[in-house]
Amino acid sequence: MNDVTLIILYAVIAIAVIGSVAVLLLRGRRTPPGTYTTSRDANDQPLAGGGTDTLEAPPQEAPAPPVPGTELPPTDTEVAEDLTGIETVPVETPAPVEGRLARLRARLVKSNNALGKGLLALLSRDKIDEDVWDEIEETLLLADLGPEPTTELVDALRDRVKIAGSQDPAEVKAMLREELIKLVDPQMDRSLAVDRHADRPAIVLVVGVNGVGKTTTVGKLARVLVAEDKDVLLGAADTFRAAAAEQLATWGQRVGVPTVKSDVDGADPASVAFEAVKAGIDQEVDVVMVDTAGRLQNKVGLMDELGKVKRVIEKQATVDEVLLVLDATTGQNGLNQAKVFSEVVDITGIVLTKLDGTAKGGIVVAIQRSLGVPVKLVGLGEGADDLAPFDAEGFVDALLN
Ligand SMILES: Nc1nc2c(ncn2[C@@H]2O[C@H](COP(=O)(O)OP(=O)(O)OP(=O)(O)O)[C@@H](O)[C@H]2O)c(=O)[nH]1
Repeated sequence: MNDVTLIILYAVIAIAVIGSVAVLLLRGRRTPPGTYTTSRDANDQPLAGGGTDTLEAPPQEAPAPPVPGTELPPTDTEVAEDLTGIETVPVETPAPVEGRLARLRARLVKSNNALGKGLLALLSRDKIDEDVWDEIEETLLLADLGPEPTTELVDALRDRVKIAGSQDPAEVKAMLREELIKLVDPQMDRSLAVDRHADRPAIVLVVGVNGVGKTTTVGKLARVLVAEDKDVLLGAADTFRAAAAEQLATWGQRVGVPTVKSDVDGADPASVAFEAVKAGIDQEVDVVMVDTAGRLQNKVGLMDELGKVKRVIEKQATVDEVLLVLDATTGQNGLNQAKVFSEVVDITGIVLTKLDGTAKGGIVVAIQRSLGVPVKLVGLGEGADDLAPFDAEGFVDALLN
């Protein structure tokens, strides 16, 4: 190979590399987060022991146009904006939200097999006598459906089976399906209030005790919103454990979402919330999601902390959605937590996690009944995209098939 050939070869490689980088830059998020400061509102409380840290994005530059012929085929991962200005992290493309419940259905079927199959087996007996109805009732109670809905369901089914005078399994299954759907209540509005207002982002406050999967849920929900092409910013107001903020920031980074956090253990959660909302307004993002601490032993402490976080946010914006995260495996305990939280803040939706790990799918109905608030999302696994919008029919079908 002579010198001229070598030079041409190097030039071709250089063009290809520049072109690839340019293409990747152009494929970035719709509105890349810019740099924001940590300046605080004059009315805000002083920080307890430390300042609020933010992840910063580098100044925005227009990416170079791609070199024709160098476009890359679509891939699952993309190169991120450099959030810290130092390192480059790969940005993942979250799985589409559409059809997620159906996709994750196998998890529900696996854990709640006993409920669906048990009910269908009982209803398919040659003769449905008192003993069978008792067993049906017991099955429903064991699935945490709660006494009142259980009675309602059994009474309704008894009537229908009697009137139909038929015990054809397909017919009985159809009746059971309809009655279960009624209990889960398809009329409830399960949409998330995540649409940006004209001049400010939608604000989502996420509450719940620690260990229920709260931080994980905020991370997964950020992915859901990114998959819906929203610009998101996270606020790590769970300042009790510094690692929780790091964990949240990592979730954010994975999908190119910045996180406002404090580097000080036990910093004032309200300050972090304030900074996050401020950054969200400055950045003109669509949604600011604020994670809070639930590590509080009594209702007064919880009320003080959540009340303050909410008040501070409301200096700049409105809280559009308050999501309570509950662990489906905790049964009655979850119901008690739900009641305490609902007395402290106006819960607008429930996120029920770990539904893949419990045979007690009936908890969905029990919680909705006791709070009068819809289950909006369900966690069905530990994977990053194992969070699905909830819908009554999809859920019941998963239980019965
Ligand atoms: N199987 C399963 N595991 C889940 C689900 N959601 C969360 N988890 C797991 O639950 C564990 C606790 O999750 P975290 O998000 O750290 O809990 P947290 O409530 O934020 O706890 P703190 O950060 O300590 O307040 C983690 O191992 C998660 O992977 C789910 O839907 N299914």
